[in-house]
Amino acid sequence: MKEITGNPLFPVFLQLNELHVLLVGGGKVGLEKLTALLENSPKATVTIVAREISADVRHYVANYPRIQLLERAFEETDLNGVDLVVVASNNPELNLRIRKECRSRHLLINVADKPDLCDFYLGSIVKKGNLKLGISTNGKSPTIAKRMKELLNEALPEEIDETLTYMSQLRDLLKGDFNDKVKALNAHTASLLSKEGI
Ligand SMILES: C[C@@]1(CC(=O)O)C2=NC(=C\c3[nH]c(c(CCC(=O)O)c3CC(=O)O)Cc3[nH]c(c(CC(=O)O)c3CCC(=O)O)/C=C3\N/C(=C\2)[C@@H](CCC(=O)O)[C@]3(C)CC(=O)O)/[C@H]1CCC(=O)O
Ligand SMILES: NC(=O)c1ccc[n+]([C@@H]2O[C@H](COP(=O)([O-])OP(=O)(O)OC[C@H]3O[C@@H](n4cnc5c(N)ncnc54)[C@H](O)[C@@H]3O)[C@@H](O)[C@H]2O)c1
Repeated sequence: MKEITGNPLFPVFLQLNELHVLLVGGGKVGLEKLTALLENSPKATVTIVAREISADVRHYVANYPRIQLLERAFEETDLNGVDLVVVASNNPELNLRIRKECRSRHLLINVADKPDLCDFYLGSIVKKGNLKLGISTNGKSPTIAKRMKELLNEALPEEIDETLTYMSQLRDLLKGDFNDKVKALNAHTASLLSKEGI
């Protein structure tokens, strides 16, 4: 087997608007994870279970249509019918218990700030219209991930979204078979790598 060096995490972009997320914990970290989920996928269905749900969380979810708040202790049945689990509780035993139950159900789980308990990490996200870049440092430094996001946000021109829209229209207009289209699209974008850029 090839030796693994660098970052072995496999990046995917989830259709979260079509999925049901369970978030356990409604404090400061819970709000951070909730914000990350909903700023990317505002129509995601999220059930939040927490003994105490903070006023900030209540205030934040008021703008989102598909959020259910359950102010009580976590119950195993909360995992029924959900697709993805994010845990942001302040109870290490609870975190471990949910982690184990998710494994036995083959449900993917993120336990905030606890890499050993995560099947997936959240990343820093750069957004320019339809363009989205996910950044991971393999958990080495979320702070650097955040700084990289700021750097790329500055560096990428706003017009990149217009270019994407234009390319999408161009693809629909092109005639010929798949290979011809790929050739034409590549020829059209070759100049993007030149000094003049986009
Ligand atoms: C990217 C981002 C996404 C998000 O959360 O939405 C994210 N953390 C962010 C910020 C951030 N988190 C922390 C700080 C304080 C400074 C510091 O410690 O560095 C800051 C910086 C800040 O807030 O300024 C604390 C922290 N985080 C983790 C640990 C545990 C450890 O490192 O062992 C500790 C120490 C806890 C302690 O000491 O007790 C672990 C994880 N944090 C991850 C993601 C995953 C790895 C991502 C990657 O591969 O890079 C991973 C593994 C799991 C996960 O949580 O998913 C988000 C940036 C959002 C943005 O772009 O603005
Ligand atoms: N706040 C930070 O900046 C920070 C930084 C790094 C790590 N952490 C860690 O992240 C975790 C969460 O931090 P926080 O600041 O959001 O804590 P918090 O106390 O604000 O929130 C914890 C949430 O977990 C809920 N909870 C506890 N037991 C529960 C149960 N049995 N069922 C359902 N919900 C339950 C609480 O009701 C609350 O909503 C802690 O373990 C903390 O050590 C926090």
